[in-house]
Amino acid sequence: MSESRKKVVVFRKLPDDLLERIRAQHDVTVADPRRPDELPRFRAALHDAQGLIGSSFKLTADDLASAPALEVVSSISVGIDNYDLAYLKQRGIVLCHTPGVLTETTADTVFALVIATSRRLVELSALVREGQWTRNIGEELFGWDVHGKTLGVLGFGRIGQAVARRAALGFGMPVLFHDPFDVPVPSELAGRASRAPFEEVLARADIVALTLPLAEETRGLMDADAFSRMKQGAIFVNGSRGAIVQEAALLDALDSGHLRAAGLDVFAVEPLPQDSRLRTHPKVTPLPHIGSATHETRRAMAELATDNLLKTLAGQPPVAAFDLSKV
Ligand SMILES: NC(=O)C1=CN([C@@H]2O[C@H](COP(=O)(O)OP(=O)(O)OC[C@H]3O[C@@H](n4cnc5c(N)ncnc54)[C@H](OP(=O)(O)O)[C@@H]3O)[C@@H](O)[C@H]2O)C=CC1
Ligand SMILES: O=CC(=O)O
Repeated sequence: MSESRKKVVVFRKLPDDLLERIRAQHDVTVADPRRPDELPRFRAALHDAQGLIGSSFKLTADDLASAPALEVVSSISVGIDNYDLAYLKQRGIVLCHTPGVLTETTADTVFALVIATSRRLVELSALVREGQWTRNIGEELFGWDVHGKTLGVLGFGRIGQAVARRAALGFGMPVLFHDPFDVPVPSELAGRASRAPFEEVLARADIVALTLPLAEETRGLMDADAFSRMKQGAIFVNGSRGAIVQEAALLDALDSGHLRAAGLDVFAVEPLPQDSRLRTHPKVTPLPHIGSATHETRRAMAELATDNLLKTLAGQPPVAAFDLSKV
C-alpha cells in the first residue's frame, strides 16, 4: 500500500463514481453521523482521519479535537456555519466549500418563493387538489403582483446578486440591497439596484429576501424590531439560514397581519419539528431546505467538494478554500 494513502471519512452520501475516485487514492470510511446507528463508527473513524467530506452535520470543536491528524474538511455546501472556524484556524485545518456552482439554482429557489408567496400558489393549488374549486375564486383569494414591486436583498453576495438579477431584469423590480462589504453594483444592474442601510431596505421593500451567511453577527438579526420596520403587508423570504431569524418574532408579525406572507427554505431547527407553527401556518410557504437541490447542482457540488478534498490531501491548493484568516 502506498505511503501517500490517507484516511478519509465521508459523512454524507456521495455519488458512487466520486466515492471510487477517493477510494482509488485513500482509505475511506463512509458513516453518516446523523444516523444514530452510524454515529459510533463516524466518531471512531475520526481518530486517524486526515480528510473529512460531507455536509449537514455540525462538527463541533470536540469532534475535531478527536481527529488529531486532520488536514482538511471539505464541505459539500457553500455555507460554513456548521464548523467551528476559530478552532479550524487555530489547528491550521483547511476548510473547503462549494461557492459558485449552486448560486443560480439557489437564486431560482429564492425567486420561486417570492412568486409562490405573492401569488399564493401553494395555497391555491391545494384548493384545486382538495376539490374546492367549484366556482371562480373571489377576491379574498387574489394574489399580489410581483412585477414592479421593490425587492430588498439582505446580503448582496453571489446568491443575493443572482436573485437581484432575476428581479430587476426579469420582473422589472427595483432592488435595494444591504451588505456590509462594499460590493459594487454589477454593471447589468446599474440604475436598477442600489445600496441602502439595513433599516431603509426593511422600510422600503415590498418583499425582503435574506441571502446572507449565518455568523455570530447575523444570528437572530431578523428580530421583532426588524420585522416591525418592514412595510405593512410586506413579504419575507429566507433562502439562507434559519437561525438568522427569530422565528417567534416572525410568527408574531404574521399573526398580527403586519406581514402578508413568508417563504422559508430554512429553519432554526432542521428538519422542521412536527410541532413548529411554521409548518402549518396558513401564511407560510415552507420548503425542506432545497435551495441547491437539483440533480445538476448537487452533482456539481459533490464534484467540487471531491476535487477540494483530493487536492488538499495531495498538498495542492484546493479549488475553493474558505479564507480562515478573516476569522
Ligand atoms: N437554502 C439553501 O439551500 C442555500 C443556502 N445558502 C446560504 O446562502 C448564504 C450565502 O451564500 P453566497 O451568496 O454564496 O455567499 P456570499 O459570501 O457570496 O454572500 C453573502 C454576502 O452576505 C454578506 N453579509 C455578511 N454579513 C452580512 C450582514 N450582516 N448584512 C448584510 N450582508 C451580510 C457577505 O459580506 P462579507 O463577504 O463581507 O461577509 C456577502 O457579501 C450561504 O452562507 C448559505 O448559508 C447557500 C446555498 C444554498
Ligand atoms: O445550504 C446550503 C449550502 O450550500 O450552504
